[in-house]
Amino acid sequence: MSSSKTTKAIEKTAHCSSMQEVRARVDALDDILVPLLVERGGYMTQAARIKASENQVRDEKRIEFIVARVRERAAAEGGNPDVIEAIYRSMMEAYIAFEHEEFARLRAGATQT
Ligand SMILES: C=C(O[C@@H]1C=C(C(=O)O)C=C[C@H]1O)C(=O)O
Repeated sequence: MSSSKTTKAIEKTAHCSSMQEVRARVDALDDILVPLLVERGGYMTQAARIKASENQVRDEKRIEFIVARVRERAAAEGGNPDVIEAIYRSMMEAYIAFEHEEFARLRAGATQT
């Protein structure tokens, strides 16, 4: 059998012998995830600057597009699409709240980013 695809994310999960190891592995992944989430958040500031009106901050069509897309990505990596959808819906709500704050801040005379 020929192997065409690269390793799925689920196959990278290490077999652990203790909770100490589980937590060390989770902490190491959080050290990768948090900077990426901060970088993603920076695009909310960019969006807040570019959007012409505050009623454009929440975009339901875009939210549903992202949910469908990440569900497919999750399945392809051997993950649970329902878990990834829940994480993304919650994450996007937090980012939308942040984008509303940024929309106001950028129009209150603060330095533009
Ligand atoms: C960044 C945007 O603003 C909001 C934030 C989103 C996100 O966190 O990806 C998605 C949809 C928008 O409601 C956007 O419209 O793309």
